Amino acid sequence: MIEVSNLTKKYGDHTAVDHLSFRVEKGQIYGFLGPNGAGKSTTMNIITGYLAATEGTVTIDGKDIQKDPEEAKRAIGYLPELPPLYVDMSVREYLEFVAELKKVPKKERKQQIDEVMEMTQITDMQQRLIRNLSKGYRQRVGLAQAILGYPEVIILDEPTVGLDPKQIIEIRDLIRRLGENHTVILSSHILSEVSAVCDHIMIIAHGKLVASDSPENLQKLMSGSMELELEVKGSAAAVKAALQKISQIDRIEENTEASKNIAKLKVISKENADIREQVFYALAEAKLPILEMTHAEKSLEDIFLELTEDVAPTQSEKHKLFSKRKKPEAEETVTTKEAE
Ligand SMILES: Nc1ncnc2c1ncn2[C@@H]1O[C@H](COP(=O)(O)OP(=O)(O)OP(=O)(O)O)[C@@H](O)[C@H]1O
Repeated sequence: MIEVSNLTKKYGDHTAVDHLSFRVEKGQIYGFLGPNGAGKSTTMNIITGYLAATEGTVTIDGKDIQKDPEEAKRAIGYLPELPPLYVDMSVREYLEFVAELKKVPKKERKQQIDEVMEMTQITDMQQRLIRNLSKGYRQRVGLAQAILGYPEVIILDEPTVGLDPKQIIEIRDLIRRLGENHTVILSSHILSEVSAVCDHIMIIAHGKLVASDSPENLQKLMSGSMELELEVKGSAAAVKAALQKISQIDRIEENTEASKNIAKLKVISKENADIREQVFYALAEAKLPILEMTHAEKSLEDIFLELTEDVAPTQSEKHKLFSKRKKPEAEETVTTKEAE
């Protein structure tokens, strides 16, 4: 559907996008996630033909966005970070203008405009001048213009910036609904936003793709070893002795705040080993009752921070990140050149 290949954008000496390669397949919601300045807007602007790349290509359904912009752009609806609204037009006038630009057939225009206004809940505002609309409503008008013409791909750059929590929930619901019939690419620096709606997350840092997978797989693949917090009735020494025979334990850390008769320990397994059952049986056999056992999972937030640390990853660090990951799943649709 969309093939981004070796994309590079330089602003003078500064490389904003650095040899980025990925593929977007039909009918999924993709999250493009990265901290401020990571290169998200630049990438979106190149994909949508607003900006020329320094190097590399973008094709949409096989059509090159630079060489065949009219055809390629027809497949895309774009909501830039700052929607280009004409504030002296009313909402309906503006959408009529956009429908004309997008060459929506004349006899379908009225119905389509009514439909997208309904979807974005701006029907009541249709006669209002855009300059008199609140930020939330302007954002919806921006969304309505992106959806108009029902392009196959809808690209939204930070669609919920500046909205209040209620509006954010409404826009999220709308994005989910759009995902039923369109391919959606959504850029954001807010992880919860992306993980709430996206089937697939691409994490970008310093213009490079550092991870690309489903939210579940990212969590699974990056979590590596398992950490168990244990509270056991008995002495720490006895608990450690009982756990000694479990070969898949990497190390045990003792919590010194524990009382004399209750041991509190952190047990860390070797890579990808689930040791919960073995811990249970070993301690039961030693007659050391487990009072509490919790499995501390790495959150997506931790993973995001780990991947986008404020230092550009060196080649070897990047290799380490990828080597933590298992082979890509068969259904994985996005790949990076480096990851291959
Ligand atoms: N027109 C420009 N001229 C010079 N540098 C630019 C220009 N546009 C962007 N940059 C720089 O390129 C880098 C990437 O910017 P970009 O806007 O693509 O990041 P972003 O991930 O979208 O960030 P944000 O979430 O803050 O919008 C930043 O360091 C930015 O300062």
